[in-house]
Parts: sequence; structure tokens; C-alpha cells
Amino acid sequence: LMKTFPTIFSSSLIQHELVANYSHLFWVQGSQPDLLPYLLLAHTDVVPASESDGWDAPPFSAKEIDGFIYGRGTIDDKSSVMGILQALEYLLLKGYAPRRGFYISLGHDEEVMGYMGAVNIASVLKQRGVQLLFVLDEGFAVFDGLISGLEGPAALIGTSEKGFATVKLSVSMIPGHSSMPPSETSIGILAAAVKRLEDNPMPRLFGYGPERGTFEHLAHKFSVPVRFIMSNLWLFSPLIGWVLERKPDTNAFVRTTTAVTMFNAGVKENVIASLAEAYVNLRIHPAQSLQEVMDLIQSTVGDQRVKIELIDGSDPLPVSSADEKSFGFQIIKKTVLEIFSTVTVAPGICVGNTDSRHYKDLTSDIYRFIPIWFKPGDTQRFHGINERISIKNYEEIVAFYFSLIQNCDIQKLPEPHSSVHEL
Ligand SMILES: CCCCCCCC/C=C\CCCCCCCC(=O)N[C@@H](CC(N)=O)C(=O)O
Ligand SMILES: [Zn+2]
Ligand SMILES: [Zn+2]
Repeated sequence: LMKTFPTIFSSSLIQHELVANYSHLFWVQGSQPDLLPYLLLAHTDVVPASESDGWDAPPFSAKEIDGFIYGRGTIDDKSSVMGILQALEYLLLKGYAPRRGFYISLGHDEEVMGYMGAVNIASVLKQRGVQLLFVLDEGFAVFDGLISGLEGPAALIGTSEKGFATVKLSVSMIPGHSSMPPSETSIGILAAAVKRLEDNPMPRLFGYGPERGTFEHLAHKFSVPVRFIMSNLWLFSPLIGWVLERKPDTNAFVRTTTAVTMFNAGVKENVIASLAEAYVNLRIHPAQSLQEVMDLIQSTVGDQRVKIELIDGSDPLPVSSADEKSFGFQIIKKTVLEIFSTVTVAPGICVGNTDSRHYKDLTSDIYRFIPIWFKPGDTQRFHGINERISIKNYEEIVAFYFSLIQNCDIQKLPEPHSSVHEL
């Protein structure tokens, strides 16, 4: 970073510090100290990737194929790390000095919950008495062609994020010789419990959380018969929920999702396993609490022999403002529309978790958005194979932050149109 962005690291306007050894915190001083600062957030770590999973290019090669850069982290979210810094480098080179000060925070352990990076940066800022106007992190993006009937692309700005629970299920039994097996084994009991969780998804809650606002915002962009349905969510929420739950990416809007992610048991082919363990990762819909989810797991498993432990979890995050007076939301929206004039901007609930949740005591407005384009098939690249970003899109990301930083320099938002008419 120091090599690529020499102007940032030598600017008298910028203080840079390392937190928890590997995370970066930058303070970019503004000329008007009375303006509340904001925070741009990204992370430098990635989930693992292995070429043998079927990548078209080695996952750490950044190889360019047909205008796309392939590599783990191109979507999540090194295009944001580099985009923010590249934009700032250009601005400084142009002699720009911001009026409103801002922070840039690059965590180093987001993919393992940010307990070292983001947690410590947030605590440093808290100790310094910092209050933030808003926080902008990764999460949502520009979605194009992912929902049938929706005309044109939609930029969803995450105004909240789902809660999560990581739950360990385990069954213990006395081991023995496989030639004289009991009628049920620890593996069989646990497999049945896991199957019951998969067969009985959490309740459909479409319409009871902020996803309702997303579809209300997008209603006018649906083709005619669907538009009527989307404009009458009070009546059609169950029907829309039923349609959305058919695809994994849109099902995430509809309910608390249940994913069995790890299953371990047995040490030898002729020994009855004494211990079988499974991990289940749930993402909690805003209309449910962590406790309600734990109670439902208990009743669905319905077997005292299966021990259920909550390893980690949190309730869904509060919903940030998205109205006409919301500085962060309106500035992000304006900037998106400057870069992509044809998209519809709407608030949404981010279905994954982000480092921004650790900053919730420093601001009431947290937004999750990077202007990355997702077309059909692209959501599987997130943590998957062939993660890639087009060079054009990377340039758009740089342009987005370049413009956003300048757009934040206004003292306050202009009065909404309606009050101008009233005058
Ligand atoms: C017009 C509407 C179409 C909407 C389709 C939505 C498809 C969802 C697309 C993208 C998924 C966004 C996932 C955001 C993940 C955020 C970052 C992440 O990977 N976090 C990790 C680690 C953590 N901090 O917990 C995670 O496991 O969530
Ligand atoms: Zn990420
Ligand atoms: Zn990730």
C-alpha cells in the first residue's frame, strides 16, 4: 500500500496507524473541524481459495481474462480497499483538501468476525470520543437481472444486516466394535437431527422486516402485472415470499437461513464413533431474535440426545435511516446516480455480516454498499470460484469513492423538493 499510494502516506493531512498489528486506520483531516466525520470501511483479508476447485485462473494470480481480473478478494472486497485509496491518492495529487474529515479503516480479520481488527479500531475511536456521521462498508451492490420482472439494475444500499448464529450440535455415545452395532449410532442420530433442520426451514417472514421497504422502492420498476402485486404488499407478501424462496440468493430475504457447514465424526471404519459433531450457520431475519431462533432449533431437533450449543451469535442490526434527511443515504444515492444514471436506488437488508456492526456505538447510520455489478451467476462467485471484477467496474468503483468524498463536503443536505414548493 505504501508503495502504490505514496502521496497518501506522505500527506500532511493524513495520519496513518496500525491497530492490532495488521489493521490500518487513516485519519484524513478536514478544513472544517465542526463537520462530523464519516468512515469508509473495507478489509484486507480473504476467505481461502484453491485452484483445484475449478478456477479458470489461479486464485491469487490477478490474471486478466476478457476484461476481468480474476482473483480471490476481487469482489470481497479488495476492489474497495484499492478503490478508496486510489480515489484518495488522485484527490491528493490534484491538490484537493477535504472540508469534512474522514476515517478509512481496513480490518485484517473480517472473514473471522473482525474480533481483532474492527473491534480494536472501534474501541480506539471510542476512547478518543469520536462520533461518526455515517459508516460505509461492503455488503450490498448493484444487482442486474437477479429478480425476474424487475426492469433494469437496482443498487441496494444495506441499511441493516441480518443477525447470525453459529450452533454446534453433538451426540456422544459409548464406542464399541462395529461388528455388534447398536440400533442407532451417534452419526445416525446427528444426521437425522441435521436433516430435520434442513427439511424444516425457519418460518417465511417476508414483509415483516426492512426487505418490505426494498420492494416498495422497486415496485415501479416491475413489469405491469407484477407491479400491481409489488405495490400491494399488505395483500401479496405471502405470494412474493413464496416466489423469492425458490432461489438461494432471494430466499435469504425471506427467512432466517439454515446452513449445515461442518460435520465431523468417527476415527476408524470398524469403531462405532463416540462423538459426532455438526456446525450450523444461521443468518437471522430482522423479524426474529437470536433467542427465538435457538428455541426453534431446539424444538425442530426434538431429541434430548443431541446437545445444542450456541458458539457465537448476534441479533439483527438496527435499521439505519434512508429518508430524505438522511445525510449518509442521500450522499451515497446521489453518488451512485452520478456514476450509473439508469439504476434504481433502494435500501435493503444485507444478508451477510460485515465489520461495520462493530461500529454501531459510534454512529446510528451504517450503510453497506460497494458499486460492484452482480449479474446472473455472479452471486456464486462471492466466497466461491472464479471471483472476478471487470476492469471497467473497478474504474467505476474508484470514480464512486472519488466523487463520494467530494460530495460529503457539503455542510448539510439541500432542503427536500416538497418544502421548496411549500415556500
Ligand atoms: C434486486 C435484489 C437482488 C438481490 C439478490 C441478493 C443477493 C445477495 C448478494 C450478495 C451477498 C452479499 C453478502 C454480503 C457478505 C458480506 C461480507 C462477508 O462475507 N462476511 C462474512 C464474515 C462476517 N463478517 O461475518 C459472513 O460470513 O457474512
Ligand atoms: Zn468482505
Ligand atoms: Zn467475505
